[in-house]
Amino acid sequence: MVLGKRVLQGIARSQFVLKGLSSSKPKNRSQLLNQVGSSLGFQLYRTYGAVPNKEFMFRQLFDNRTYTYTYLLADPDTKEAVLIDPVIELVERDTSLIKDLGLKLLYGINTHVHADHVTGTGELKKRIPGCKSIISEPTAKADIHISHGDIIKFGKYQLECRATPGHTNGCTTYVWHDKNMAFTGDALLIRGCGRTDFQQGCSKTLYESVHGQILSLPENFLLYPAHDYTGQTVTTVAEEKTQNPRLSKDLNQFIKIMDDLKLPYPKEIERALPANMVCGVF
Ligand SMILES: N[C@@H](CCC(=O)N[C@@H](CSS)C(=O)NCC(=O)O)C(=O)O
Repeated sequence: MVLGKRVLQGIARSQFVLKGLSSSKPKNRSQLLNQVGSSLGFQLYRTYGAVPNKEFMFRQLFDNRTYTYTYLLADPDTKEAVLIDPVIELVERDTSLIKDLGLKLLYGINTHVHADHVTGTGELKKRIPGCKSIISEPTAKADIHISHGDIIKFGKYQLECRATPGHTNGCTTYVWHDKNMAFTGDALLIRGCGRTDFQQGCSKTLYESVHGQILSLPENFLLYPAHDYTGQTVTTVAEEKTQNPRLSKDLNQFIKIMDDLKLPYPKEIERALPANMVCGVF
């Protein structure tokens, strides 16, 4: 749905009154969307993955076979880019997009060793000279191993690496503080979370990771998961704190919910795990 300028200005005015914000006039549509979004608790324009933005580039890409999201982030000034959680079957799509946009891909970043699909980082490295694979220490073979607190730089931007184990022991959430965004992998899904019944899964650890490292971010942060099975694209810290049917419960209730999930194993687990242990270079 595209909101008209008048509607947005109306919402903006009412929100300024409601929240006592300054009523400075927005200079352009992006600023207007931002002001409206901020007063609503999130930043609207960021949910439009394809909107050209002079300040930064952001694309949310989807694999409709494994319900996996891949994220392209870039600095339009330097053209430096990173790609989070690429899928091997869609590497052609991703390399074409990177080429079309004139970007220089520095890193193919993995949030964890996926069990349901093979990472695209190995194939990306073959196609894009200089591109390096990243995963957390010591989960799998990669060019660069990151740990909690490390920073990944691209252009004028940087991602903070936060260890969020529990779904797997090496799960990492990447926080883009400048843009109020976090890429949560499978630690936090929209109104859900990663399963904890294999790959060193532990419900208590996951609960502590999500509450300590993700839901402790400011409430307006946008959260982008590695999967969604229900057609949703993004959520916020505020929403998940109150609406997540698993993680809004106390620890004991959460552990019981996770114990009772009884999900079938991912169809591709036998193929995915060995391939992802070497970041897709095999
Ligand atoms: N049916 C899919 C696998 C679905 C699944 O198990 N998803 C994982 C993340 S990928 S390991 C998960 O944690 N799900 C949590 C949930 O509540 O659904 C397939 O066969 O690939």
